[in-house]
Amino acid sequence: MAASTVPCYLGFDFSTQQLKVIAVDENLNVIHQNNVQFDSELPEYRTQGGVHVQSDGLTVTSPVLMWVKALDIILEKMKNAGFDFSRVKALSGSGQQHGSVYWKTGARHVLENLNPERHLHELLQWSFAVVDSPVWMDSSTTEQCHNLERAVGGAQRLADITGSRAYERFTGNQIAKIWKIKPEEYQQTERISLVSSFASCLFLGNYADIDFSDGSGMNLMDIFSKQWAQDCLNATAPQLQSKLGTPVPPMAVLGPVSAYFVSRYGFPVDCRVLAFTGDNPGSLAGMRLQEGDIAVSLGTSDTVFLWIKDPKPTVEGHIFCNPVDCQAYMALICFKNGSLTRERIRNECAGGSWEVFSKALRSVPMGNNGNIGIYFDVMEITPPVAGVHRFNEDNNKVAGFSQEVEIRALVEGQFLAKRVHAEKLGYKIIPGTRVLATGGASSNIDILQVLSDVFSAPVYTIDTANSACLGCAYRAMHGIVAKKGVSFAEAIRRAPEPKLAVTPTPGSEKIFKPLLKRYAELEEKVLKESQQ
Ligand SMILES: O=C(CO)[C@@H](O)[C@H](O)CF
Repeated sequence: MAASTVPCYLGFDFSTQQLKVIAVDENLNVIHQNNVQFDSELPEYRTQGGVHVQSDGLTVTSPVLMWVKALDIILEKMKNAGFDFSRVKALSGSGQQHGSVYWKTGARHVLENLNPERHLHELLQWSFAVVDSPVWMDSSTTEQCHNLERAVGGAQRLADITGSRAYERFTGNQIAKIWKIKPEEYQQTERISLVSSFASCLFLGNYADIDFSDGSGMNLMDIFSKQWAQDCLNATAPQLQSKLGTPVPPMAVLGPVSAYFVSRYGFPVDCRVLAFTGDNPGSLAGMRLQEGDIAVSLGTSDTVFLWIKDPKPTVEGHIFCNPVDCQAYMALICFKNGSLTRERIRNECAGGSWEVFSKALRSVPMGNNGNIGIYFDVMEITPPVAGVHRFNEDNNKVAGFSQEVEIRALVEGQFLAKRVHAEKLGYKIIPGTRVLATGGASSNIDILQVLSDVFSAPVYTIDTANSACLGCAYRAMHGIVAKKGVSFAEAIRRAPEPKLAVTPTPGSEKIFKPLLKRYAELEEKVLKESQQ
């Protein structure tokens, strides 16, 4: 059955805490949204925030079958809501970056012969050599990082090749650890996917290749040649290239959707599956980021990213291939202490209520009377330090703040960090800079006001906080015409523009200029103390 006359496009996001989906019509209007929360709807996997933190406090994994079962559930939810799958002309998606999936030898045959009478999670229950997938929150591979950097000639050399120095969460270092501690499982693995390409395997009914953009988050791919860097593969694990497949452009049409989805849900036989990508690259697409904008994504992780043409990789932050233009790149900085830290402070200082949190935020003046807080509940990525550190206006450490001051110190501290590290990497915040905000916290106008004040720039948002899903639905639509040379911007020209949400409070620049300097000095002091 071909796609019905009123086509639509699907974008999925396999993120840390949930699986989300958005459908858009030909005019790029959102016609359906749905989600599956891992902790509450799949309690049998006993995750917290979608993950398991192992007893060493450093190893963090997620059960791969939980992601598979979440797909079964979200498609059932869509079917029960009356969604007409016969309209789906193309689909794409994203996944939390850096996570890895280990398909057991023989799994390809299972994928190619899925019985539409049964659930995916039953059919694939024996298809994974490693059942607990390493995810981006893991920080247990420092030894592997040192080995890789030594093998290729140092941190900057590795960054010059792959866009980043070695990071614990990056997939190559995770694979190196699997090879070391689970050699038999590694040998039983015939294909290694990222979370993004694993999801596209499910829809394709075969192994799907890793895209250039998410592949940039592995410390294994040369971001200029867009091919695996042989020195990095050699330093990671044996026979690795045969397990990875070949990187593909993010707008590549991988093939038609698997017969399983045609029979079970009524997808059209000619529904195209586009390459999936990372969640942050998906968000870049969903926010229609342009050169000169700065994006701030407030999710489980917080990230700051922007579109760049001439990348200069450094040992802080990351350069990824651009998800919508193969000639361009995206620069990104990741902050691990994002929404889970905001939720902790909301629970402790605002009785678990965002309304009370916002009221408290508004009750304390901009600049928090000089009080500064650094809240690294878990080992932070930018910079690599842990712990909660509070300072009064005289830069003296204090043991605690009032609840209202604590709330403002958290929000201002998180945004001071973002601007300090962004400008350190050369991001320019000049008149005309737009800050585009997305992610769960971007629906809180009081949090956005602080973002605007700290950055002294207007903040724009899009209608949905699920920019990665939206971006991948847009990418699905673009993928159908990309071969004809139509650019992404042209393909989605009818999409709604980001809307102005807040502008800086008068006098904010005067308040935050000295605070930015103080924050940088205090964070540096905390980092140095942690290294003694
Ligand atoms: O590690 C990250 C980016 O480098 C995180 O933002 C993950 O993509 C979150 F899923």
